[in-house]
Amino acid sequence: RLSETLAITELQHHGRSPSTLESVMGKFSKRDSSEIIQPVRSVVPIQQHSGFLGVMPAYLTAEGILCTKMVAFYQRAEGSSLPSTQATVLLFHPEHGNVTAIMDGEAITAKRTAAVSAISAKLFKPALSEVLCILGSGQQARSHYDVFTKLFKFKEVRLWSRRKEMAQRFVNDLQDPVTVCSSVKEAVIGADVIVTATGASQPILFGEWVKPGAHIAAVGACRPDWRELDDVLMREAVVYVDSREGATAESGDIILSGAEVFAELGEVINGSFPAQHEKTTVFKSLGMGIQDAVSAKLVLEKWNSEY
Ligand SMILES: NC(=O)C1=CN([C@@H]2O[C@H](COP(=O)(O)OP(=O)(O)OC[C@H]3O[C@@H](n4cnc5c(N)ncnc54)[C@H](O)[C@@H]3O)[C@@H](O)[C@H]2O)C=CC1
Ligand SMILES: O=C([O-])C1=[NH+]CCC1
Repeated sequence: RLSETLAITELQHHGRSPSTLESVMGKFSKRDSSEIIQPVRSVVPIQQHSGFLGVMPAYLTAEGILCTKMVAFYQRAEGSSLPSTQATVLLFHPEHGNVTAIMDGEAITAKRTAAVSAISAKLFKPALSEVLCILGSGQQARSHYDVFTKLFKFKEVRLWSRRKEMAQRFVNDLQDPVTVCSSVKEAVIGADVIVTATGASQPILFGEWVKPGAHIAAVGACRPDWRELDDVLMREAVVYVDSREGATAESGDIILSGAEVFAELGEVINGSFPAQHEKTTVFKSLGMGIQDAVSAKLVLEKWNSEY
């Protein structure tokens, strides 16, 4: 519950000094192992139950953060009320190795992923971005809606979900108007910013529908044989990732399309690669242990200051 109080502004200082997440992703992209150690996630498939258990350790020396997240992610049958992403975060004392905190990781996962996508949108979205489209209506769709509408001004927000009633339920809880669309095509035509946050394992977003210059923050399809985006989109867009090692090991959209990775988000933050916001851009997010680590540290600091 405490992690739910983690304000997104603590993760994402829009337009001001770099946020904690931006700084740490910039540092990661320098590949200095005396500063950050974060191996690619270890994933154990749980084949008979269509699930995966991922372990995501990270050590940030200057910040004094030693952390691991354990995340279980499942492909749920349509209509299942079970969460598809469940996580626990452990913080350790870097000097002594003892556990200093055990946290629920669901809210951290939802918020840090959306905050990182928002950093990608800040860097890559077209200068005039009026239409936001979100594909999916689960936890990530919700956190992305919250952050994107808080940080950016859109004239129109559209939502598509494979079950229309779930999209309708999502929209019913909101203050501001959101258009529920009946098809992905209807939702994405003319959109400037598109978030894909689904459990799809086959492409649902096709390049022929995407407005030239649009930015896509692609959050789902985190297995080497899963897709959300088709080959046309992957090959025509400038592709950014959170981590090159993670993307080339885990992203079906990248591996199966043969698309070239242009840069990591951290490399753009560091200024070593440009943000090509005038072109169609894809930010392929897989999720990183360092993102959980700095978010968990913020939660712990808040806890220590309040209790
Ligand atoms: N990049 C990252 O850091 C992270 C990625 N994820 C991934 O993001 C995706 C969404 O995660 P959550 O929001 O936690 O899940 P959720 O279960 O809360 O929501 C999933 C949404 O996808 C839809 N969906 C499921 N299968 C589909 C299909 N075959 N075609 C179209 N829509 C489908 C569901 O109806 C629902 O709207 C998952 O793939 C998950 O593994 C989750 C956490 C972090
Ligand atoms: O980073 C993360 O926590 C996850 N990425 C894919 C599923 C969970």
